[in-house]
Amino acid sequence: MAKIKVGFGFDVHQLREQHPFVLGGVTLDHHAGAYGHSDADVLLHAICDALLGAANLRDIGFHFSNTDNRWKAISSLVLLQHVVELLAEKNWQIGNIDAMVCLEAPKINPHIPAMKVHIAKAAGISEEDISIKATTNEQLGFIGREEGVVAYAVCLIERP
Ligand SMILES: Nc1ccn([C@@H]2O[C@H](COP(=O)(O)O)[C@@H](O)[C@H]2O)c(=O)n1
Ligand SMILES: C[C@@]1(CO)OP(=O)(O)OP(=O)(O)OC[C@H]1O
Repeated sequence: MAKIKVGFGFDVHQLREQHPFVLGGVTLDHHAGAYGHSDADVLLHAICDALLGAANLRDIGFHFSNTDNRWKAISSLVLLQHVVELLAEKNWQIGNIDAMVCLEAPKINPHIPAMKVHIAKAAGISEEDISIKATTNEQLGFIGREEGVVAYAVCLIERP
């Protein structure tokens, strides 16, 4: 019988004026963007942590230290590819991913199909197995003040 496991991931990044905003592998046209050591793709980081958690393989910072120049400004799609390889070494395949982005602006709904294409390609899975949703924070707190962006993800992995 196939073995299945679930995983959960969370990430948060600051939003800074005039900084590129990469989300789900897509560069959004916005006056501010997420700041971090990598491209600060909060959605991909939450997905990576969900996958690593499901496989009991620690977390994204354990594998990709934010003091290591190899990961400076790197596309998080590359980090996702590495994570999928780590899971494959343990014979894990991805079942599905469900993610939630908490962001006051801009609206990301128009970009979700493109995000799915990028994530599916990097993870080697079907777009049908990737769900991305979004909510504002109703102008409350640091998300509501557009100071930061948050993402949550859950995933299922399976081993034949
Ligand atoms: N950054 C965002 C936030 C929300 N959406 C979409 O808008 C819907 C309404 O959001 P509320 O927070 O006002 O409930 C939400 O369900 C998303 O479909 C978005 O695209 N981008
Ligand atoms: C991805 C890494 C590595 O470049 O850097 P950041 O972009 O700062 O992202 P974070 O979500 O803080 O987690 C892990 C980091 O080690």
